[in-house]
Amino acid sequence: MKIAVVGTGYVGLVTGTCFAETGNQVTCVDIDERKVEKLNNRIIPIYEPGLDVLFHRNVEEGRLKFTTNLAEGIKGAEVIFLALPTPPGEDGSADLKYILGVANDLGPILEQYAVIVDKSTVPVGTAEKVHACIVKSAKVDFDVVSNPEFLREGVAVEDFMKPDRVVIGTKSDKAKAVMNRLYAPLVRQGNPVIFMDERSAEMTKYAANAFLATKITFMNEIANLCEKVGANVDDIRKGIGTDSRIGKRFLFAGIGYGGSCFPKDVQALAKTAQDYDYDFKVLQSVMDVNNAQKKRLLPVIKKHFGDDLKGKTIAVWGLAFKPYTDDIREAPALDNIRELLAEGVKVTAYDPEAMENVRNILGNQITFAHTSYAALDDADALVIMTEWPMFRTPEFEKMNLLLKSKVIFDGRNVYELEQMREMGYTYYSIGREVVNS
Ligand SMILES: NC(=O)c1ccc[n+]([C@@H]2O[C@H](COP(=O)([O-])OP(=O)(O)OC[C@H]3O[C@@H](n4cnc5c(N)ncnc54)[C@H](O)[C@@H]3O)[C@@H](O)[C@H]2O)c1
Ligand SMILES: O=c1ccn([C@@H]2O[C@H](COP(=O)(O)OP(=O)(O)O[C@H]3O[C@H](CO)[C@@H](O)[C@H](O)[C@H]3O)[C@@H](O)[C@H]2O)c(=O)[nH]1
Repeated sequence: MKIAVVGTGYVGLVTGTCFAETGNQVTCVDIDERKVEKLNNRIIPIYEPGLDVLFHRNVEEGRLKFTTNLAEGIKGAEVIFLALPTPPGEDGSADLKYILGVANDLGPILEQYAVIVDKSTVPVGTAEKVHACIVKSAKVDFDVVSNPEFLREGVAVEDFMKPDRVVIGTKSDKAKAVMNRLYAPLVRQGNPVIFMDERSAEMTKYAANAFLATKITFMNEIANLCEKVGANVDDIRKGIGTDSRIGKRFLFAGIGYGGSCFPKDVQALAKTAQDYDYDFKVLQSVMDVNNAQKKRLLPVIKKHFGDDLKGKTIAVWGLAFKPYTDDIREAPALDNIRELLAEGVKVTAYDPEAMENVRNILGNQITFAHTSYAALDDADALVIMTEWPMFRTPEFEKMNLLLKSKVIFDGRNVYELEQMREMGYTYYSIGREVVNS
């Protein structure tokens, strides 16, 4: 099948590459000329494990192409995915200018029946708006379908190729048949495709993200309470996660959720509720708690060192919003580093993938270390912001020699308390007792 993907960001690139891998002829369209030039030179602009092999194979075998020209990109495509940004507008609602802008452009250039697919995360009613934009100038028949994407960064290829489910919102039998054909290779592997109407599909995406953000936030509150009552949140997690009604995943307490999706999608769903005059109380609490959670470390650091942190050096391990990505959108590390800098702290940071992206934002306000150990040199303490596997099993003897004092503030609970106690570290984590305080 010939398909087009408009928007070659995270989702667009993974969607295009994976559908090329399942045998389709894919053209990805992006307005960013530098990005398209890079892609045409076989440079992948994001770090995503496993994407490179598929990308190179499909480019080499001619199934995956890139262009800045929308009309050229969609020529002959049976399916046109819109994988465009939906950033928060000033009032918190998802800004549809990219989606509706492209929808307006599509009408006059459609030459044959096509299924236009909203892959982006868009509020209820967007499929109708996209339809209205295209129908104004379209000379041919078309359908607009909602097919939200549930992939996680860091495991995006696996999530796409073996999804827990594929949600497709359409009332058109013709569109349903096309989408069934496109997803057939994934369905054959036993993954369910769930059909529903457009509005329900749009809502499903927000419900999933808001539910997961709520699950994490609930555990963060349990963790905060654990610290007060003298309980261990890791034990609570194991104790409740084994209940199959609760499930083991997304129960890890930490320094707050970040990324390009949860913060903006929870906010957008809250705005939708407000627009429909519904007071969605849980969502407001989730946002409030998460904002407070991101700010939890500074008071702990001040309690340890005293209010005046001027002149202290703090090493930060982990900048990405989670491991296996170079994405720093809404990363708790950035908020915490800015707070430390405002206190006059010297920050030396290390992340295996995200340093270049942070350098583009913070420039020389912080020092970027070449290795995780170099970041520790003469530091008064170590702060852990992202649970990259390499931080879980470091050479502690080496760390002991480099750190000025054996103090760790761990926003991701990567070490066992006993291990820290034995090694003589003063260890602060989330929802667990303080060791050697
Ligand atoms: N990142 C994720 O993990 C993820 C997962 C599921 C869903 N989503 C949703 O998917 C959508 C896209 O997210 P993303 O992270 O891929 O965004 P992104 O910002 O990484 O990429 C968007 C791309 O669209 C391009 N673009 C903007 N205007 C364009 C136009 N007029 N024509 C062609 N290209 C244009 C940009 O240049 C950019 O390359 C969002 O709605 C997001 O919420 C994201
Ligand atoms: O137990 C947990 C799990 C996650 N997180 C944090 O939650 C955030 C989001 O993590 P994750 O969901 O793994 O990353 P994303 O790539 O943002 O994926 C989410 O957002 C995507 C965009 O909408 C959806 O497609 C995915 O299904 C959804 O999981 C990160 O800051 C994590 O550190 C926790 O604090 N504790």
